[in-house]
Order: sequence, then structure tokens, then C-alpha cells
Amino acid sequence: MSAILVVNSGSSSFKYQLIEIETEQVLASGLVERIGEDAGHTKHTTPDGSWESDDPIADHTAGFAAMLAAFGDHGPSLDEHPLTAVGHRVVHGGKRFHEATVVTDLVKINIEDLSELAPLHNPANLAGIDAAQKAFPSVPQVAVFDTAFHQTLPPAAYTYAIDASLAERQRIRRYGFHGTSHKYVAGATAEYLDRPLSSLKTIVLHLGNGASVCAVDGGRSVETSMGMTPLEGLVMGTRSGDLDPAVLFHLNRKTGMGFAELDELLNRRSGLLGLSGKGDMRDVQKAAAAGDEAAELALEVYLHRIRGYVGAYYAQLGRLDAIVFTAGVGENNPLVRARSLAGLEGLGIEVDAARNEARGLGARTISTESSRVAVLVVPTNEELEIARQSFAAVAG
Ligand SMILES: Nc1ncnc2c1ncn2[C@@H]1O[C@H](COP(=O)(O)OP(=O)(O)O)[C@@H](O)[C@H]1O
Ligand SMILES: CC(=O)OP(=O)(O)O
Ligand SMILES: [Mg+2]
Repeated sequence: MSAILVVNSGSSSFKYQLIEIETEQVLASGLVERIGEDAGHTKHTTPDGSWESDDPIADHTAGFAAMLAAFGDHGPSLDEHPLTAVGHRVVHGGKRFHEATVVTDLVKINIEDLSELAPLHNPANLAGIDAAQKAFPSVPQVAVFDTAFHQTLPPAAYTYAIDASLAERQRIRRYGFHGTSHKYVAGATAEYLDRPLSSLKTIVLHLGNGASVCAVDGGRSVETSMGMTPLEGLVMGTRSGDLDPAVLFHLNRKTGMGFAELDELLNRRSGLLGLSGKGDMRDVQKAAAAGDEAAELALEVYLHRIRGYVGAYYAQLGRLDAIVFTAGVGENNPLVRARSLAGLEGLGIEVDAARNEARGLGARTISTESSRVAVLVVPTNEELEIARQSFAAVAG
């Protein structure tokens, strides 16, 4: 039976899943980490078990070879599951890409051209595409863009109030990210509530390492917190989110920090990590519970920012059916869910303590019976969404 291989490339790692098309079963999943370092790390998981190795991996091509070797050694056999397509997560699609796109030389040139808007992400995504083309020369490659779902943002939401012609020339506007996740979760929410997506107004909170909010109106993204790059908006593991841009002028004048250093500061040494020394929410929460004041403040800043976006997006939507938590923190952290929405009873938002604490798999309601707005946890599945869109792109 045929399958889609989904590849999510980061700068020094990639994650993959082999998904059977008809049943949407995950036949295998894995990750290849520490590419280019002295010791690499590969983990391959199938329904039969898990295998790990620490052999060095020079580059993404070697990483691909390591993944193929894992399929060869531990299965499933790619001969029994011939690939219909390889689906790649590509972070920045600019204004150009509205939907999943079969990769051609021209598409690759466009992705490369957009690297200046996403220097941390797009080059790695391209390396993944190159490696997959070498490994599977006769299989179509499909690019699925994080930005595509946000192409429906109205001009008032995507325009920054700066010199209009300069912004146009330099492609400066809000693009938004995590679109594959927001789209999947909005659809899964409509299914769970058993209501047509076209009638629903929801706020989706994707709280992972990177974090973003999206207001979804009738299945269309109408507002989102990430901007020209994935730096704007919520407080993240290592990214600052919203910041007065004058902070950068000030730091440059006072300390001589240049652009490269400032970029590194805001993308890699800020957020929870910058405030508390810990970038993982589990560690921040543990430290805060043990009385660490910096960790408690980091948590409060994180929650305060979420609460502000919920209020703002509620106002933009005018009416609200559901608030949906998803991704690593959103799915697994009841404290963040309860505290970020605490005090919003006046807006018709009431989280039920017992429902919120109850462990569960799949979509579930955590609001009270009387809450006017449903509060839900809906697990995201970017890989499945990429597989579905990749299949649609080659089939159609
Ligand atoms: N099982 C879990 N329990 C509690 N927190 C979790 C769990 N899994 C992930 N997280 C939190 O989610 C964050 C990472 O989110 P995730 O969506 O996995 O990241 P990524 O953006 O890298 O895909 C971390 O801050 C971590 O604390
Ligand atoms: C776009 C983005 O921020 O992605 P991630 O959350 O994977 O870092
Ligand atoms: Mg994730």
C-alpha cells in the first residue's frame, strides 16, 4: 500500500514520519539529530519497537541515508509501501505560495529567495528537499508552507504601519506561521464540536517551543501573532515575542551590539530562557513551584501575554465559540491553561478545574457546562496534515 514520507527539517536535525495514505496509519516515525556534530543521534520507531544509534552524521544527505538505513534494517519495507510523495514542511512561503506545491526547480529558487525572510528555517528545509530528491529521484516532492494558511489575513491585519513603498520593496508584512497546525486544529475542532467549520469562530493557541495564536473565522485565518518572521507575538522557549523595536536601537547605541548579536539575543537567548535560565516550560514550572522568583516571573509574563492576545482576538472576531489549546505546552500543561484564562469569567470563559486536570488523549472539553465559550484541548498533528496536503497536491 502506498505511503507519504513527511520530512520536517531543522537546521541540525530532522523529524520524519511514514504515513499510509488510505488508513492514515503511522507506519514509522523518527528523528535524526546533531547533524554535523561529532556524535549524531538517530531514533527510528515502528509499531514493532524503537531503535537508536549515535553514529556521526555529516550533513542532511548523510542524515537521509541514515534514515533509509533505519528503514532497511528495521522496516517497514519501502518496497511494500512505495512512496506517492515526500511532503516537506517549509517554513516561509512568502506571498507566493497559497497552498501545498509540487517542487520544481523554480519552486526551489523561490524557497531559496525567501531564505532572507527565514534564515533559520528555509535553508534547512531546502537541504531536506535536496537530500530527498537525491534519495528518491522519481518520487514527487511537495512543499507544505507554514505561511500558506495565513494568506487569508485581511490587509489591516497583515500591514505594518511603516513607509508603505519601502515595506512593499522589502516584502515587509505579517505572514504568520504554524499555519499547518492552526489549519489542522481548526478543522479537528469543528469535527469534535460536530459543527460546520464555516460557522465557527475560534482562537487557536499553538504553545510549543515556538508559540503563536490564530483567530480562525469560518475556517479562514483572520489574525495571527507571528509576523514577518516567527519572532513576533507570544513569549516562547527562547524567543522574546513582542518587543518595542526601539530596544534594539538602545542596545546598539549603549553596548555596540550588532545585528547578528541582536538577532541571536532575541531568537535564541530570550523568552523563558532569557527570563529564567530555562527554555523548557516543564523546568520553568518546577523552578517556580520551588520558589524561584525569576521562574515565577517568566511564567507570569508568558501567561499575561497569552491572556492579552485572547482578549484582543476575541474583540477582532466579535463573537467567540471556542478557545483551543494545542502543541507541547497547550496539550500537556493544565497549569498554563488554567492560569492563562483565569479571571476571564466576565467574558464567558470558564475553565473547569477537574476537567482541565484530567489526563486524556484526543480532543476534549475543559470548560464548565455554563461557560459561553467552549475551552478545548485539541492535539495538533502537523505531519498528518502535511501528508494529506501532499497527497492532494500530487493527486490533483
Ligand atoms: N508531555 C509533556 N508534558 C509537559 N510539557 C510538555 C510535554 N511535551 C512537551 N511539553 C512542553 O512543550 C514544549 C515543547 O513543545 P513542542 O510542541 O514539543 O515543541 P516543538 O515546537 O519543538 O515541536 C516544552 O516547553 C515542553 O515543556
Ligand atoms: C515557525 C516556527 O516557529 O516553528 P517552530 O515552532 O517549529 O520553531
Ligand atoms: Mg511539535
